[in-house]
Amino acid sequence: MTGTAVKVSGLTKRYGDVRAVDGIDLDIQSGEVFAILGPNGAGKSTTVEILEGYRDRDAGEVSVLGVDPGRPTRLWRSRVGIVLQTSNDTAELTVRETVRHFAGYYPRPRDPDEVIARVGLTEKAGTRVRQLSGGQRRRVDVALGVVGNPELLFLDEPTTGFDPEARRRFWDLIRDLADDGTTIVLTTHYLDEAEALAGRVAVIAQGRIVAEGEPATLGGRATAEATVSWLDGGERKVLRTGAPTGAVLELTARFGGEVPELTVTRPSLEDVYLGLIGSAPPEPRTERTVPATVAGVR
Ligand SMILES: Nc1ncnc2c1ncn2[C@@H]1O[C@H](COP(=O)(O)OP(=O)(O)OP(=O)(O)O)[C@@H](O)[C@H]1O
Repeated sequence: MTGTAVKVSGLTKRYGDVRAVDGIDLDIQSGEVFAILGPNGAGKSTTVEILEGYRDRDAGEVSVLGVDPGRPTRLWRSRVGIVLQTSNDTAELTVRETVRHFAGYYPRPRDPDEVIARVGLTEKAGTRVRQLSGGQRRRVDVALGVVGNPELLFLDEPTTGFDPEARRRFWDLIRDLADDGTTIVLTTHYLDEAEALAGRVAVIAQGRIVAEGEPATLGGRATAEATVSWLDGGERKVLRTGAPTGAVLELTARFGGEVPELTVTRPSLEDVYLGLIGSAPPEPRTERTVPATVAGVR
């Protein structure tokens, strides 16, 4: 698939005096995995709910799969999959009954049992939803979002409450869906999740986009100063430099080979993110910072 899946310009939403969404522009291509990051209250859910057609807007142009979500059609709804933050309300049905029931709403659903397997709930397929754990219920939510075989899938904090294995399994599912050409828009508080899944991310703070780009290069991350750290006579040394390769070569020559406990790191996505939303990135956990050249600490 090619073309634009989501196009937003000047999107604005107020709740009384609160500008929840304050002039957002977005351009999401078909087949992209796009993550929306931001602190609590930044406006992520409001934005996504407007795109899903579940919340009206005050101003701005919005097109989702070529349709204004403010005037949703039944056919359009069947092309869009949604995993909301809140859990479903079919708690008395079993997992299999629930997924089959929802599959019945769509013209071209996926096989319910396959979907249940993909979210790792085969062993719980005959269990009532109300008897599931919180993380298992969340997996049912994900199953319901994908069972309609959507062209575009919205996931609002999809893995909250997942254990690490379930999260990895979910990531695999999202990658498979993306490989099939599904466009995916997800909000998340987990930066590792955004980094693992998304081709592009937008960081929202106070209703505005403060940065947008690939996770690897967001906020100048790829070209930011590197931190070179090593052990010297039992003491941890740290050097911040824009030329880490030269520093490592110098250290290698000095130690005559292997540099003890050498690490070279650039700012993590979390460091960049915290900087963007206005919190200082955490200082590296080191005992001492040394001047600008390796030679300077000889
Ligand atoms: N129904 C509502 N009525 C009034 N204010 C609201 C309503 N929904 C959201 N808000 C306010 O709008 C702002 C944006 O909220 P929103 O839920 O979009 O943020 P979010 O980025 O999704 O946050 P979180 O990460 O906590 O889910 C917040 O200040 C919130 O208090």
